[in-house]
Amino acid sequence: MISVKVPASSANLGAGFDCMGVALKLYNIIEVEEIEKGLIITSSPDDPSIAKDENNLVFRAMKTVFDEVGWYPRGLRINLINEIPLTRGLGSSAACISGGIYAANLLSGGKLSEEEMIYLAAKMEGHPDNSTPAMIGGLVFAVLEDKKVNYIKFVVPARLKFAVFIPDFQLSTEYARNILPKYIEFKDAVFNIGRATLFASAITTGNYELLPAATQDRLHQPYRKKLIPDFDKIVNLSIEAGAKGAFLSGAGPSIIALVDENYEVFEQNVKNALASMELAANWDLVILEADNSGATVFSVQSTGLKR
Ligand SMILES: Nc1ncnc2c1ncn2[C@@H]1O[C@H](COP(=O)(O)OP(=O)(O)O)[C@@H](O)[C@H]1O
Ligand SMILES: N[C@@H](CCOP(=O)(O)O)C(=O)O
Repeated sequence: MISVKVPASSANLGAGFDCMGVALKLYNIIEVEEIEKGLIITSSPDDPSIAKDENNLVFRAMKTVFDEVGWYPRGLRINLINEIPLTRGLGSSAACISGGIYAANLLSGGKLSEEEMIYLAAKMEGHPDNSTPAMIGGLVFAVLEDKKVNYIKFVVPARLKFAVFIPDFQLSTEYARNILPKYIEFKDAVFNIGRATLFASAITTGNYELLPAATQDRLHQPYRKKLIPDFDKIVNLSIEAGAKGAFLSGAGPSIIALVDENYEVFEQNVKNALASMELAANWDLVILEADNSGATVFSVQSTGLKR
């Protein structure tokens, strides 16, 4: 049995649509082992959207590796332990894809390089901003090319915290992508280029005072916030409590606020505000640090199967 731990991820980070994302210390565990025959998939906690057959996302990711290297297990047991809430904009799908590819590569003899695994994952997900930080950790600036992902990984200091507001409803990434406009105004494109560039510079040089300006967006949040009634309230209360910017996590509906020192004070003030605005029943708040490791294997036990 091979056990892999893979982090959640928050993509876009405001202006960096489809090209910026950060891994977070919230994990799924993927356990895989070769068996004599068949496909056995178990999951806890379970969810109606988690397929237990060859449509399962982790299995489909693993099969891309087996197809790539030309090796197939006789049978496969997959056990999923899911801490990452599904369909909340925290990269649950990317965790399955990157974690499944990472686990399949270990099971099939480690023939793929990290670069090859990063590309396979981004190609399957369709964009690199969740799958790449899920694979290698850190805050990643990434572009999916024809045959590779061009990326830079930035190791995030523990002083920067991510306040994650998780609502009690789901919003599928596919739906939240389909509602985006096919064309935008030139001035809005220029707006986002500037903020994404400023974000990259501010986060890597520690100039966090620039982050509120650098996390503004005109490409996706104006359209997606219509699906999240409390979006402006949560963003505004976060900024008033001292956050260095607040924005949609990936395609949503979770919202993330960046917090520097004194995050305990921030957390208490925000929890009081959520309660006074009668939002606490529908929104959970968790303060996370960035994960800088990505997918990692934390146990390998022999199955005793003889080839
Ligand atoms: N732990 C999991 N195991 C199997 N499939 C999963 C898991 N998490 C997510 N998925 C699949 O991914 C879909 C959610 O993907 P998506 O809408 O992109 O949400 P997210 O914002 O969490 O990535 C689910 O409907 C399910 O099909
Ligand atoms: N860039 C993507 C990110 C999707 O992230 P997820 O965690 O919601 O799957 C987008 O904004 O569509």
